[in-house]
Amino acid sequence: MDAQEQEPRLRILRELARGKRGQVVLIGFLAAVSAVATLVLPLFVGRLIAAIQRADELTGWAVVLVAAGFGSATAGAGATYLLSKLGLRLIYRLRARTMRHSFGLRLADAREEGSGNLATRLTADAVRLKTVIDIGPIQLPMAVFTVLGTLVIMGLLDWVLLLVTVGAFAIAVAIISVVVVGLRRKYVAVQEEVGALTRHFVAALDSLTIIKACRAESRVADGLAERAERAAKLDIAAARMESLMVPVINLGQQIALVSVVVGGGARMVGGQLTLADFVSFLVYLLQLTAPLIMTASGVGNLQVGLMARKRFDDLFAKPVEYTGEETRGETELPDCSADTPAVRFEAVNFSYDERPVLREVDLWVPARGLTAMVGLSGSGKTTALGLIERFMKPDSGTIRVFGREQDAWSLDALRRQVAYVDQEATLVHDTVRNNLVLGKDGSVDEEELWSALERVGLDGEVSALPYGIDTRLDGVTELSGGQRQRLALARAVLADARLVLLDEPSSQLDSVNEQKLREVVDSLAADRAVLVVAHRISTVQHADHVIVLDSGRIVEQGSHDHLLRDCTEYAELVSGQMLTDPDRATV
Ligand SMILES: Nc1ncnc2c1ncn2[C@@H]1O[C@H](COP(=O)(O)OP(=O)(O)OP(=O)(O)O)[C@@H](O)[C@H]1O
Repeated sequence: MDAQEQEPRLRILRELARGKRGQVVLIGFLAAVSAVATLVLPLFVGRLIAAIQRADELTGWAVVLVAAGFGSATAGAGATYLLSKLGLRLIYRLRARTMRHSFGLRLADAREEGSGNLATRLTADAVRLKTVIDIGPIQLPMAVFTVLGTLVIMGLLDWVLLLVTVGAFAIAVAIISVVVVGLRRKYVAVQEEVGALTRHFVAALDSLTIIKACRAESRVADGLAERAERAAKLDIAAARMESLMVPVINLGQQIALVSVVVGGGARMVGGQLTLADFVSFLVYLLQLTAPLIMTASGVGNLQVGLMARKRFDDLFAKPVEYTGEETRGETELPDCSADTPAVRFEAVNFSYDERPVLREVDLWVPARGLTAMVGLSGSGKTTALGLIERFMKPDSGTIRVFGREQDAWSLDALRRQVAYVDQEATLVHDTVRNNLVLGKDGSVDEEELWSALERVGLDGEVSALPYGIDTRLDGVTELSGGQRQRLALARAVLADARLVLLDEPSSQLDSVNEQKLREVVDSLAADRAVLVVAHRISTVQHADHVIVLDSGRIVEQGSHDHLLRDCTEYAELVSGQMLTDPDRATV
């Protein structure tokens, strides 16, 4: 049977035992010793009473009693510790796998899941799962074993009193069964509500700057507080039900105790029960409550934990990009002629959630030189770059990169050949150095790093940072928008890829730095393909090839002069509002 198809409880056990079978056997042994010692203890109490009645020597029984009590406690503690250790190892493995899997997800799946929701797997879900591990394999089975064992011994001591006890507890158990089922529903609702709350909270924190600028802190916090209140109401309803458990069991025990004392007293007077057995029976009755409570609450907690486990499984069921067929494919650049375009789209259609964004797109990007892609906002330029990177796949049509169909490439090799600077010039929370070498596999020498920084005019500013190139960009020290763009460009320079994709790389640059960017782009374009989404006429004028997109369709492509002459839409774009001359204005 496939691991995914296994019953979750069994799978957790299998995962716990992985590589540690010896420890699992030891845990089972210690738990069994502890349970058996707990079970026989009241019998020894009875024997001690009988010895007292006979005025026998008591030392032997006292030693046996202490040994049983000590053995039960020590074996129980040992089993709990070892199990906890295994559980924490399993949680570590799950956390590591969750993070690896999250990074491997397709972009669309990762966005759909949401960073808050993914992070919850590492926190709340992991904690709930730890509860399953703590109680599932040992505490709960041992509690059930202790309850059953106690009932059997009670029956052997006096079956009439056992019937009295079971009768007294029956109503309590019936109430608790209803409570457990109700609790499960409440716990599911709480988990969903808390998951949604975390997702919204993390998303709001990502927009903190703008929330503050709009003075919307209270409004956003109020909206989130409403969600938190909904979660709290569900939690309170669950707590109300949960709070019934202990009193109901205690009530059952008290009724049983009174009945057993009355009934037992009568049976002792009638000579059907000895004092020793009566005392043993009472001790067993008192000892019944703890495992009963453990069983009742354990079943509820187990269900919550198993639901958390399911959330991990749901995540792991989502495909990652780099497995199976994704890792297969060609890894080397194809042997193609200089005329083979770096990128070729043929009748490409693409939709987001059934909403068409690119329609029958045919375009090419020459293998060398600067290609500009222009079009009004929302016309699909960024989407086209994403398709080249294979962040998504087209609904239909063919995309070739350096003459090879995209699917024939190994994903790793394809992305190695493509350097990408996104619209936001995203940097990772790490040092400037690690941001620069993010796309490099081997080590990069210092000189190369500084030369890349110098090319984008960032060397002086990086030197001035508190720890120079080793300064962490972590929210405490941050770069300006223009500096971020130049750092992202330096990363692309270092990547040494055959195709460079730049999504509006100059939107935040001043004219001096824009000139520098143009020089860098020109030098890159001298021996490779550079595709730039441009909003400035200066970039487009300069380009060897221009692609005009309008509402997801290619209007025309060719040289700037050719388009200006023959393409009305392009001429309108140039003379109109979309493209602006930096000498006159910036975008
Ligand atoms: N992740 C996404 N999910 C759903 N729809 C999206 C997503 N990204 C973009 N879109 C939609 O696809 C269309 C094209 O967006 P795209 O970002 O490709 O346009 P663009 O030409 O790059 O725009 P701009 O110049 O403003 O950056 C838009 O209508 C946008 O709303």
